[in-house]
Amino acid sequence: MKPDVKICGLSTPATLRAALERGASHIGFVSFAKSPRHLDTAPMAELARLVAGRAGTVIVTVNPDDDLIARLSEEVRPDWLQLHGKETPQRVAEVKARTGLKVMKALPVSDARDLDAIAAYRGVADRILLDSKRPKGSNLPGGNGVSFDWTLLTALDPDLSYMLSGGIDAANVAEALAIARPSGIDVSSGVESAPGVKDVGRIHAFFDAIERATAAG
Ligand SMILES: O=C(O)c1ccccc1N[C@@H]1O[C@H](COP(=O)(O)O)[C@@H](O)[C@H]1O
Repeated sequence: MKPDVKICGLSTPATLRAALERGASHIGFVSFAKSPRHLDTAPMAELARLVAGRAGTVIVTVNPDDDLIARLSEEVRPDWLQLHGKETPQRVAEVKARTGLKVMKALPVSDARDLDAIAAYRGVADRILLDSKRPKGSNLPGGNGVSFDWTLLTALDPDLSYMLSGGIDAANVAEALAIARPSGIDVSSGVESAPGVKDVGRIHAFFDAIERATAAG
């Protein structure tokens, strides 16, 4: 089955159009000042208008306070908020109730014990996103282009619908899909030519690789 594909950290109309034309299910924009992909709300809202119902619009945030959540919700009108910090299940529920938006909760994984955290968020978050842990020296909790051991995920309940992220690109996405069998794939660095610079050619190569992998069964 074809996985959902989220292209994250877009910041130009040309790369956004390429992702939409190739059938991205989710388009991610980053609201985190330390990120090279950060967008202020005005340019984010302008790009979000181009998505116009063709995909789900996701805003990636890290431990956002209520003011930021209100501003992003009102000015950008996304479909989803991606919480990529240390938000508790209670906070996820509160954000959903305050905004009426769907919430994707990112959980960091490096070993099997990290998967225990999923239980507390299941049924609270609309979707779980499994990402690598922040590497030493990075000040970003995501978007580091680093993968983790996907074989850990073979132990998960097959009914868990989750997105896989972390260091996925055109060269390894077939392997990630074959091993982990996630219902969605999320990519940021893997379709960039430099940190924060999305590349139309790499976006096409990424979708080509997914099409080859899923056509092969
Ligand atoms: O992309 C960022 O800069 C970012 C900043 C803060 C939190 C999350 C961020 N990105 C998310 O990280 C993962 C994996 O990215 P990559 O493919 O390894 O570069 C993805 O979910 C992005 O949404």
